[in-house]
Amino acid sequence: MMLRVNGLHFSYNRQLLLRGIDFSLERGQLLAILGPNGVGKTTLLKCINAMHRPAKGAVLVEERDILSLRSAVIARDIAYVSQKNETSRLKVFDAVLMGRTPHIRWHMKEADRNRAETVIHAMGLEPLSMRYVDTLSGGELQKVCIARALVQEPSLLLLDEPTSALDLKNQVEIMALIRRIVKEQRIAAVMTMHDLNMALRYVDQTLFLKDGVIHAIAAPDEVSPAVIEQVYGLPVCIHQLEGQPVVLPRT
Ligand SMILES: Nc1ncnc2c1ncn2[C@@H]1O[C@H](COP(=O)(O)OP(=O)(O)OP(=O)(O)O)[C@@H](O)[C@H]1O
Repeated sequence: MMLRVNGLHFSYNRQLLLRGIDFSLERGQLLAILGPNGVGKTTLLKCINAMHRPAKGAVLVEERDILSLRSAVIARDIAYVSQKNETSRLKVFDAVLMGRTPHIRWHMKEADRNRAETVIHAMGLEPLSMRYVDTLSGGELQKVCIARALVQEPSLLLLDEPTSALDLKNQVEIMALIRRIVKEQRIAAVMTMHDLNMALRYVDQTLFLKDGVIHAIAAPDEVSPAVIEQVYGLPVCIHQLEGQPVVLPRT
């Protein structure tokens, strides 16, 4: 198993936020963490990335406790794209190329540059590649941060609301690209999301958090309106449109 979360409890200042979180994820699978604002989605992602230490339980990556891994191994094997994207006085190409840093021993190789060029091309970032990162729009910056994570070629990709700043075309293209990379390179991806329709369309598993626990884990075609209603406290219906589930609020 690529990722296993075992009985994870997490507290901020002794206030229990997450309780008994148990799930696992295989290579080649995408999982969306869903649930209302403030429920603990980002916190769970940070526990998986060893940025937070659970009060109880463990996160295992390929059966090794994440807290026992050297930071160089975590930096190479896990990519984390945060919700708050940091900017810097770097050109886009160099910022994306920095994703290769954990793989470089002495000096950059041609293969590292090629990898950056391939991802920049796949994400349509060429027109921006010589721009400074600190001059980009929110959506452009979000794409650059995702590009850097993909250039890293991690075995576990963690993304905090990866499409929150993207327009509809970019949302569709980036989710399709992430899905393609997960499948082709047999990596695993966990992403927090708010857009249920995007989640149902692109991920393999949905994990709904409510009141500190997992309320449901289901494949997209098994998600019922009742689950969404219970988690978000809003009546919804799910329609099939052109073979895709579409969630609509019933208000
Ligand atoms: N460093 C911290 N110290 C104390 N409380 C925190 C800290 N970080 C987050 N919290 C609180 O923990 C709860 C969960 O936060 P988290 O960011 O994980 O939620 P989320 O589900 O990702 O929310 P959103 O959908 O709004 O992004 C929130 O109530 C938040 O205010």
